[in-house]
Amino acid sequence: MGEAPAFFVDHLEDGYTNGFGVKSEPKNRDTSVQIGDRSFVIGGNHEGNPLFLGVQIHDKITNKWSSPTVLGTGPKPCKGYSAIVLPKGRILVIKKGSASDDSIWFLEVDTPFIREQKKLLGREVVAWSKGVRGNAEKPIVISGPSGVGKGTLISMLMKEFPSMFGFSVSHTTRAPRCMEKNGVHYHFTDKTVMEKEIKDGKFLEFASVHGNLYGTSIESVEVVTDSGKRCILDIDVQGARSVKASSLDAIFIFVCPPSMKELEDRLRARGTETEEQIQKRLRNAEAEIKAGKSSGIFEHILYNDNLEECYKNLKNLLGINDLAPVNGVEAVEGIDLPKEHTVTKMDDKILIQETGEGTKNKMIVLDLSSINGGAPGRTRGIVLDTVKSS
Ligand SMILES: Nc1ncnc2c1ncn2[C@@H]1O[C@H](COP(=O)(O)OP(=O)(O)OP(=O)(O)O)[C@@H](O)[C@H]1O
Ligand SMILES: Nc1nc2c(ncn2[C@@H]2O[C@H](COP(=O)(O)O)[C@@H](O)[C@H]2O)c(=O)[nH]1
Repeated sequence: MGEAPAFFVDHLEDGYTNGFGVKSEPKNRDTSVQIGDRSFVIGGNHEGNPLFLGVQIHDKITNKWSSPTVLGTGPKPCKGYSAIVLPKGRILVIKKGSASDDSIWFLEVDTPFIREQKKLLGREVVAWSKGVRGNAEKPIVISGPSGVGKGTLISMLMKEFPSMFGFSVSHTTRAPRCMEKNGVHYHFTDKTVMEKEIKDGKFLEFASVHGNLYGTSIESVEVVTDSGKRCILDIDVQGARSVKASSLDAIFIFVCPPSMKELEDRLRARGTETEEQIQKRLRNAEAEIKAGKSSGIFEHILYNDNLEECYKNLKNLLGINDLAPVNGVEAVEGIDLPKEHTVTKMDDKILIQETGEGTKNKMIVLDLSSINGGAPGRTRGIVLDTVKSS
């Protein structure tokens, strides 16, 4: 059943007092959305940075303002926004007068991911996720013990389908191997720098693996998704568990070796670790394989005995074969969002009606019934259509 037109948008005409009791200048471009006892004010910029849109929270009960940690890359500040409350702790933010590939954004304020991050960071957190039109495929998480062949399988996939898949480049504190390039294989980083970035909420997941810190930054996943490619994450089981708890909505694959002996042979033949490191990786492998098979994280388990066969099985479970199209994202017609508009929510549909003199009163329907994914990363499955007047 449709709902009555609901305008949750409240443009702040009169200014507001911030947490320090200072009355701000009226900001016509700021937009406020109320959820329960809290108002989320979207506008201005983030910590004085003109490139990042600001978010502030006002708690009615305590009458206090706070500046949350903002995760993910949000929309760039623009002339104005419409905002509407969605179920499950999300706010839909529509950029006025913008092109469709940059117009639909979601601010998560109370999703499972946000609750988890709040616990982790010990403060208020919100997260941005950009709306992506069309049926972009889920990201892929690949885990398995060191030396099982994850990297080899991923390289084969990226070589065969270069425009379909993109690799999420992780951060690590381990030293680069001789052929590894910074920014390509890993972002090689310093422990203190990485720990600070983790504290600042820049990481989707992180874990201590074989004595070093590894992590997937939110930006690494966004970069791949924004290039229109399906994102592949090569991470350990602890990282996979964290991603499973996030809103990323990925496919989880665990790769097993045919035997521990074969795993050891492969690690030795690769020749990238010292004997001590090999022993450590092998010790960890037993626990990883046990967790991979029994944790309920992974929907698919692949055995990498014969490489070609395993690769074929990987392609089968991803639903691709040699005849598959080379790009995973459908091309969609561009639709510009009108500068002046009203927003009305009708169940899963948002009606965006152009207003103002001398306009064509264009009506756009934003259908959210098939959305999936979310912050960090992208909210996929957006359908945006112009209603043709007869
Ligand atoms: N099916 C296979 N049969 C024999 N050797 C293989 C097979 N798959 C991969 N290898 C070899 O095993 C070694 C380890 O593979 P790879 O580096 O891809 O493992 P990995 O799982 O990515 O390891 P890590 O987690 O340490 O990054 C490589 O030298 C690779 O060529
Ligand atoms: N939790 C995460 N684990 C990661 C990440 N990037 C890589 N890894 C895992 O670490 C081991 C060792 O990798 P190596 O390159 O040193 O051989 C391997 O199992 C990877 O899957 C990450 O971002 N997060």
